[in-house]
Amino acid sequence: MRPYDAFLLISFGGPEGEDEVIPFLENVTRGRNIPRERLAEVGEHYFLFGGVSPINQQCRDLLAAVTADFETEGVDLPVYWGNRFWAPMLTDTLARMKEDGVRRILAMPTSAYCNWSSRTAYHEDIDRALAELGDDAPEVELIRPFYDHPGFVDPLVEHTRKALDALPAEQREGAHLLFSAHSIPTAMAEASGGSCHDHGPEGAYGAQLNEVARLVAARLDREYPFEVVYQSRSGPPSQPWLEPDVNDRMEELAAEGVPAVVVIPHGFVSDHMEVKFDLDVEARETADKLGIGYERALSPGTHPAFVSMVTALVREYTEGTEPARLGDLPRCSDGEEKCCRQR
Ligand SMILES: CC1=C(CCC(=O)O)c2cc3nc(cc4[nH]c(cc5[nH]c(cc1n2)c(C)c5CCC(=O)O)c(CCC(=O)O)c4C)C(CCC(=O)O)=C3C
Ligand SMILES: [Fe+2]
Repeated sequence: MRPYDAFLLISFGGPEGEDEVIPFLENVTRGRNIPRERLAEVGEHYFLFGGVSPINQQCRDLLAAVTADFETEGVDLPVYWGNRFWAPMLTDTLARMKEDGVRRILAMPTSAYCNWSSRTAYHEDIDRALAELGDDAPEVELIRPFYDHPGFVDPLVEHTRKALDALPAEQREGAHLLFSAHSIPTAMAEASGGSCHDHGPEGAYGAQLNEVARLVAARLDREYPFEVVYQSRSGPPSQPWLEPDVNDRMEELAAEGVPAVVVIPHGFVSDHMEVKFDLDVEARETADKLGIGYERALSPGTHPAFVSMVTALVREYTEGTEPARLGDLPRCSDGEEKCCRQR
């Protein structure tokens, strides 16, 4: 337990106008193995929405809610925000924090799970930015993965119930729940969570996604068939990524006579572009083509329980409060923060 003098939200970033789309995508894909066609295709997703990703506004909304909750709960920390790939850039925010005299930063990523993209990449970007600030750079601690926090799980339960209620009764009866997360290369999945214990074939990421799906499904009014699916695959076709794809799985389920699906984007914390396009446009189109019912549950967003979770996570670090955790995945012996740092 150590004193902190600021809270920092770290997110992905997204364009907020048509002229920002390509430069944003260039930032994201710098040095990555992503085919040009995939990039052009993803650019179109953004142009369909006027070049505006919802993610920055969602961060502003979350920060406003967190600031208010800190105030109510007596957490006396100024709140900052920096993105990995678009303004406000993490490097600029950290420079400003240093100028403001901030010494110890408690940072939260907008990712709940352990994998390179959701944890290690954040650590690497933080380290790179701090190196630029020289010897008297502030210190940054990254808040733990929070997939198992009730403040993450409970909003998903509530939003899944609402989505089920929105289906016609006769479709709801036979509905399947598809818990959807961002696909990653299988090699990245296998390495996720480090090697402090055996996480199973899809690493800590796969195990955590399965666990959250189980926790949410168990809290509904009755049992529904449920499974984890993946979305937003990129990379060359020759490289294996986590499967099944949400659209492929819907096709199989429709062929088996399943009348409807509820898709729950449990791999994400807000309804950003990967949700708005890949689920609300693409997967819905698949459902329409297949003639099956389709509802999409909201992600946690600014649900009051999720906002309270942020304050509770801060207290784990500032006051040593006992972490609230659901489920029974084994805990990493030297702290998930450290294990999840490994590639
Ligand atoms: C696990 C994961 C999350 C969830 C957790 C987290 O948040 O970390 C996530 C979130 C997001 N991903 C996002 C956007 C993109 N991700 C891409 C590419 C990739 N994502 C990957 C993984 C993840 N991504 C991976 C393995 C790649 C391949 C390249 C690489 O190995 O690094 C590309 C390049 C084009 C493409 O290939 O799709 C884009 C544009 C946005 C912003 C959305 C908006 O603008 O609203 C968000 C929140
Ligand atoms: Fe991504």
